[in-house]
Amino acid sequence: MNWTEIRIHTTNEAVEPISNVLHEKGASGVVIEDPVDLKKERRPQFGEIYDLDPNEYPDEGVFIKTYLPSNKMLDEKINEMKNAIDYLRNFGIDVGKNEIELNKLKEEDWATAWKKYYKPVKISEKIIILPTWEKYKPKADEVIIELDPGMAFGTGTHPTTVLSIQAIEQYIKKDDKVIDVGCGSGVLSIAAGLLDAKEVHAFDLDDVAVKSTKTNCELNRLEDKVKVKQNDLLTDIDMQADLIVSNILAEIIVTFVSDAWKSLKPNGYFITSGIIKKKEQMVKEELQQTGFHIIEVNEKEDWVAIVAKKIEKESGA
Ligand SMILES: C[S@@+](CC[C@H](N)C(=O)[O-])C[C@H]1O[C@@H](n2cnc3c(N)ncnc32)[C@H](O)[C@@H]1O
Repeated sequence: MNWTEIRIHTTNEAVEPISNVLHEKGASGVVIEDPVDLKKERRPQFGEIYDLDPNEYPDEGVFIKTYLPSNKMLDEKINEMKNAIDYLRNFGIDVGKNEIELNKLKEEDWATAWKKYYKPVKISEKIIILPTWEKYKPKADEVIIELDPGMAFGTGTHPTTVLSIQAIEQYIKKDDKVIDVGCGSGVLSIAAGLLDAKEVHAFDLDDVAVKSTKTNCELNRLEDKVKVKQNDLLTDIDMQADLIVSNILAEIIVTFVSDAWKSLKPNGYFITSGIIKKKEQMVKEELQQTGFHIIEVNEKEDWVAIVAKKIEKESGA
């Protein structure tokens, strides 16, 4: 089968919402070409050195690429994608030029185009993300997450995911009960499971994400620990967790802060990520109004992750 590469020129802010749109419209994964990657220091011990061609990167903004089969549905799908991306402007998301370029690929070029981007990457003190086709011998204390990034949102290396995993690693305690809202590929649930959570509940609205999380949990031998369910945020979820993590857009986070409060045990942590810098204040205010204490705010590129704690007032105090 031949494939068409769809390249969208957009902004950093729009990477996540557009990735979600592409995913909803049937793309099996996305590649992000951000010029920041050209300047990044690479660490040879993790096999991260690979050839990045500056000609493939925009001078400003970001390219998002995805691949679709070249068949009679293609034009219709591309139109749907373009309209859905334009529609994001109604939510105040700057999608930039939203210019779409097409490039026809043969099957064999497609397979290489896809895999050349994914190498083992160390993303926190302990966690290494390893694409399923790569080999890597972990050192003592290193924890490996195996991921097939072709299957659902995320390769695990997007700044918002990295910030989430770093915060999980810092705040999780052995035998914690964890909830992951918007699990995508399941990478955060897997991180929590491998970092010794007792049980993890992973929710996503998208059934492809639910399937993908299940598959990736099996790949990491965590199917008994991670329970995956299709669910709208925390609607009708009746449980109390030690830690809730959610890597979703700021606009969505603010809609379920009070549900997160209800679903946390006293002294539990709520880790929110997927927040573009200019929306940090909006999320912080909602967290504080609900009663959360902001413990830490971490930044990577244009993104922030907030760690908040449920510290309940002593009764009678
Ligand atoms: C940015 S991705 C994060 C994926 C993964 N947790 C990570 O960190 O790489 C956000 C995920 O939230 C899911 N999502 C969006 N709206 C949702 C909702 N209302 N309820 C549950 N999941 C939702 C999307 O389907 C997507 O998989």
